[in-house]
Amino acid sequence: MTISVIGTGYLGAVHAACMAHLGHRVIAVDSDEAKIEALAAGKPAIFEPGLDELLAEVLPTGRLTFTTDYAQVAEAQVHFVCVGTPQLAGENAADTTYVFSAGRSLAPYLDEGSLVVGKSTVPVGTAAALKRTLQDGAPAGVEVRLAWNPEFLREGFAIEDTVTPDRFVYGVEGSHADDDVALLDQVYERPLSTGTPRLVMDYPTAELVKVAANAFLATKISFINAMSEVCEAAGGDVVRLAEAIGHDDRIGSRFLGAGVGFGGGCLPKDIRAFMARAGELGADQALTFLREVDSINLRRRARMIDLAREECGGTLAGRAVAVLGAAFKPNSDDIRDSPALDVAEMARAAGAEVRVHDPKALPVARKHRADLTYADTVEEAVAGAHVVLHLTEWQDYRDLDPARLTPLVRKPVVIDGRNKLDPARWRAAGWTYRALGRPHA
Ligand SMILES: NC(=O)c1ccc[n+]([C@@H]2O[C@H](COP(=O)([O-])OP(=O)(O)OC[C@H]3O[C@@H](n4cnc5c(N)ncnc54)[C@H](O)[C@@H]3O)[C@@H](O)[C@H]2O)c1
Ligand SMILES: O=c1ccn([C@@H]2O[C@H](COP(=O)(O)OP(=O)(O)O[C@H]3O[C@H](CO)[C@@H](O)[C@H](O)[C@H]3O)[C@@H](O)[C@H]2O)c(=O)[nH]1
Repeated sequence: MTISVIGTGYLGAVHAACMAHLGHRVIAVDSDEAKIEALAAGKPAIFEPGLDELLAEVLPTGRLTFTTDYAQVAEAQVHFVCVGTPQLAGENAADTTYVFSAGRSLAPYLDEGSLVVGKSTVPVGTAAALKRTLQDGAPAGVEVRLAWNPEFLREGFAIEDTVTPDRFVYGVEGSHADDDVALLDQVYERPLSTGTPRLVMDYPTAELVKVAANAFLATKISFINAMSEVCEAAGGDVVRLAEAIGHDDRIGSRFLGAGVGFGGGCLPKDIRAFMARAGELGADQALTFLREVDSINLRRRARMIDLAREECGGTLAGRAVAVLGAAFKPNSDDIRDSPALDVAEMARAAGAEVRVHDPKALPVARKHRADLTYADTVEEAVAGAHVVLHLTEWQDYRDLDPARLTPLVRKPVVIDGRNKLDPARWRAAGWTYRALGRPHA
């Protein structure tokens, strides 16, 4: 089948490459010329494990092409909308303007057989509004068909999650609903053949499934971080607590990683947009708990600074602080709402000289956060440091030999903001090891 993918960021670039890998002919469109040129050359501007290799596999087949010219999507039957829905500046709500501008650009190229499929994460009600926009711009006589098929991929595992997702969700409505389901089934024939669950529902439910899933994940992380605060007050150990409650199948051990909390281009902005939309719908009371989820999350970042200050004799002014991590999570170079960079910024604002290292995110951080100072190696970052903050749990940092770093720092103090370093190992090498939610030995 010939499909188009509109928007080639963290979601769209992977979706386009994976659809070509599944055997489809894919026309990928983005308004950002530099992004399109880089992808067409097989050199994506983002780091996502396996993406370079996947592009190297599919580009030579000719099944995947990149363009900024919407006219080229005319030959596609299914059009996936994957454009961004960032948080509006100064507000909680999502900015959906990219979704509607993509819709207006796409509409003239639709015909009777085509299906538009929304994948972006949107406030409930957007699908119905987008359908009206598409209908307004479609050629005369064409009845627009739209399905909502939210995406659940995790960065760092984006290819695996696209090709073998936990489930498919199809939101369909209107007289063509059955045909739309059948068409999506054809697109996803291979993953469906392995028994992947596929759930069919109306537009609002499909839109809500996505934000509900992210709200649940964010709540689970903030729950364990709330326990972390109580452990700090009571002298408990949140890592042992999480391990113990996680053995209960009803709770489960995943997403109980206590630390500096969630960031990225999804969970923070999605819970805020969900609250804003619920408010517009008169259901704001239902989601007031998400305000707490957000606050608990942000408090953990401030707590890192408190611990750093404690270890630096009560002030960060003039202290050298090494920050290990810039990406919001390991195996990604995404720095959107990164807890690591937020903490780095707070330390700098408190007067510290901060040097940030990351195995993969330095190019993007240097470009978008030029206000911070970066180090190309861990050694350079920690040289002369009064305190080392571990903020993104890259395997490289877990594998560090602390004894090798000891002679480089001014004071061997590490604060583990992810609870992923081995305390015994660091302490054995003469380091003071502190962590969020764990007793200070
Ligand atoms: N990143 C993820 O892991 C992930 C996972 C699931 C869902 N989502 C959702 O998917 C959407 C995209 O997220 P992302 O992380 O890929 O964002 P992104 O910012 O990386 O990419 C968005 C892309 O859309 C392009 N774009 C904007 N307007 C356009 C237009 N009118 N025509 C063509 N291209 C246009 C931008 O140039 C950009 O390349 C968001 O709604 C997000 O919440 C993201
Ligand atoms: O136990 C945990 C697990 C995660 N995190 C943090 O939470 C954030 C988000 O992590 P993760 O959910 O793995 O990354 P994303 O790639 O942002 O994926 C989320 O957001 C996507 C965009 O909506 C969804 O598609 C995914 O299903 C959803 O997991 C990161 O900062 C992690 O460090 C924790 O602090 N503790």
